[in-house]
Amino acid sequence: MLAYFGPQGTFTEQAARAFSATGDLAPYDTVPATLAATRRGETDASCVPVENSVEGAVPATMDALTEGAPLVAVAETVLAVRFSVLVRPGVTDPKTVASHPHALAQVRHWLAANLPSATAVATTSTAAAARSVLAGEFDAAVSAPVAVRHYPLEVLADDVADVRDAKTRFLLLRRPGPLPEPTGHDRTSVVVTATDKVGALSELLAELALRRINLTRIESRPTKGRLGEYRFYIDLDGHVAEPRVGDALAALRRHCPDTRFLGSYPKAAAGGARVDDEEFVAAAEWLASVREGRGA
Ligand SMILES: O=C(O)C(=O)C[C@]1(C(=O)O)C=C[C@@H](O)C=C1
Repeated sequence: MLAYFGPQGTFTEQAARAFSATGDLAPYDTVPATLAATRRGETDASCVPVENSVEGAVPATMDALTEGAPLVAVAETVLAVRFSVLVRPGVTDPKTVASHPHALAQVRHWLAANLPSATAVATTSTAAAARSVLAGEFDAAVSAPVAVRHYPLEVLADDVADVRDAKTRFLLLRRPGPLPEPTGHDRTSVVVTATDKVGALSELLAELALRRINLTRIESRPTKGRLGEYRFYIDLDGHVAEPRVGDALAALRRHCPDTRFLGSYPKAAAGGARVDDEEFVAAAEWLASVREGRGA
């Protein structure tokens, strides 16, 4: 059973279908509730959104990944994001438009140009907005195009997006267990809390640069403990099974004892810097031979 950030008709449900061979899916209304179901063992895995090309990171996911027992990403997928504006049959001039904050932010200009008198209202997800429109709470929902298959609403506008080719990345997370095999095109995610001292962050980044590891994303979120204390979410190219990536993670762990590993998994699209591991492997073998008295 695969938990996903629902209800039915979210973009996340589409992403979850891409991960599930059996289609055995269970919707949860929030990201923390989705991950909690997997932590409790009620579901084998969770599918949640992690980052959007227009609006950036999904804060609910970042926080939920560090609050509670560890979960580890084993796969990712990327979906193109375009919206439909859904209304109850007969509604032509909506006064309220509901959606997930990330979705509202991605259609801000379209709303200003096409529904200037409508008030935008945040809901927990794009499909929760469609559900609320059906219940008569709001007049229109900015939803995934598939939502209209689940909720008997009408499409007021289709193919809505301020930025063409917007994309959202989703993760498949499980309780810690065997890791996916390295493929040569992997991403590793990790979260660290940098100590409050001069150069702390640059020391961490230097550990990656020294090993020629490509950093693909760094985001910060407050720890919620002390003002000014932040966690850094780091994505990098490579797999923890590769010597230089493993070395770098051990170095991060030396700097930050509360480092949390969030997974090594194949990238949805091939690309990024591919670093040849050969010289790192050769150097490790040379060192082993020196230590064992076989070489110099
Ligand atoms: O509400 C949904 O349909 C979701 O799956 C969430 C979400 C997001 O968190 O960014 C996913 C993709 C879109 O960018 C808008 C909303």
